[in-house]
Amino acid sequence: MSLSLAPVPPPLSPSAADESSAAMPPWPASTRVLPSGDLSVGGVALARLADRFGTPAYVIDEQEVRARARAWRAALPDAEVAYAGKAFLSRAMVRWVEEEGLSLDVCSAGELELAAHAGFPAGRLVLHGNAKSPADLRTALRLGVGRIVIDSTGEIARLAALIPAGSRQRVLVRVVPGVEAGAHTSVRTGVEGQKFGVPVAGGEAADAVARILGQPRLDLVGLHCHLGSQIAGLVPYVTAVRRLVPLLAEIRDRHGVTLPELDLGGGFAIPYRAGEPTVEPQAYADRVGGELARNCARFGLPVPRLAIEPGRWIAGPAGVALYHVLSVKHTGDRTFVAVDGGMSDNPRPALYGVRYTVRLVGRASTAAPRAVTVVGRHCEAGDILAEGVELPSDIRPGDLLAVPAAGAYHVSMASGYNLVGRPPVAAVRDGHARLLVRRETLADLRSRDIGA
Ligand SMILES: Cc1ncc(COP(=O)(O)O)c(C=O)c1O
Ligand SMILES: N[C@@H](CCCC[NH3+])C(=O)O
Repeated sequence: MSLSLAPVPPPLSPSAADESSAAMPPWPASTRVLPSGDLSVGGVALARLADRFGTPAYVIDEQEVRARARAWRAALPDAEVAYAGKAFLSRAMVRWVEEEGLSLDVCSAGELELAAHAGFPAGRLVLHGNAKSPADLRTALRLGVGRIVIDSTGEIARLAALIPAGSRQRVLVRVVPGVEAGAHTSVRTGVEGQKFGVPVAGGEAADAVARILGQPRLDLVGLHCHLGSQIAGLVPYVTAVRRLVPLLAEIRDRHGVTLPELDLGGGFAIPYRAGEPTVEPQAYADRVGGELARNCARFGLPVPRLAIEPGRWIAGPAGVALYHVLSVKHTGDRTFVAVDGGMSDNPRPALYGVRYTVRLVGRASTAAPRAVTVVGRHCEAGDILAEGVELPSDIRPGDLLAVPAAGAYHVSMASGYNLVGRPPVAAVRDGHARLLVRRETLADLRSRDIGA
């Protein structure tokens, strides 16, 4: 029997004898519809997870993360695939990506320390940041990270000054190819006029390269760009290749240096609702890899080693957020279903207007669907998790709701707003669940305030 996991869930028959295995994006591939009407992920019923860990809570399917990491490695066996830890990081996550052979992109001393604590090989760490603090840089140098990505001309001498005489640090330089891509202006980083990188246009990037090459303690190994996030097509990456290979050729012609690496960043879109587009690793490998080879041949360059940095694509579809309904309010022509989380654990609808799928789990309902607004518990009207989603009209306080595609940029962007405490993260795999990150308690929150 096959039951669809579309955003408007079909009525589930409580008498259904079998589990359905027809998981569809945006749910993890292991998602099953149980006869009770509940869903299971990684072999564990979501209602059991809510009982055990409380709500709001985040569930991450370990096998989904691993499978998604492997998909990029299989499509690009010769490339460096660095998981962008900003999407979601925990010590278990660090171990999973390490075991799958990925590198790790980090952007603070905190992320560096977490990775080191989890035993991640320093040589596979890449440090990013438009404003790296002295502590970030010192931590990176102390750990011996593989690459530091220089983001601005001013950073060159600052970094070089921290490197002991006789040592060299491998670096890339982040350049801006002038490619507009990404789902929202806040995450479009491939264009001029935003804070990241050094523009190719106008020769700024070429000047930065010349300065780096003039620093004996810096070993420039390549160019980096990151175009933006939630990019649904391949054309922006192809355009970036067409703009960066000529820069590689210019560097060779001007300085006699052939840079061996080209990092094209991440940004690969995932579906948040059924039917939304994504990027397929093999299609990326064929199209972007092919473009790189052709452009290098045109300029007589050896093909540099490609690096990519997927974050959302690996973690996002592996995560499910769980909430209990606290109140249902009918007012005017709207129904507000308020849950026990909100913009403090998922700021994305408020920040970027992202639209999510929400599903009743834990019980079956044959009530007709009704369009509702799922809101959080925070003190502002913009604290909306999902607008215009259909839930059964008998939805009531105490019901359990699940939101898929919640694995990236939820927990990592969670805030302390209203002191509700950040949610826990539990991993599921093969019918077992384990806590990865515990809930932030009132005692945690109180202890930060020293009462002065
Ligand atoms: C430098 C860099 N690399 C990789 C990523 C990962 O992006 P995404 O999670 O969209 O793949 C980001 C964030 O957008 C980034 O800033
Ligand atoms: N935080 C953003 C993406 C930015 C990615 C980081 N460079 C999101 O939630 O979609």
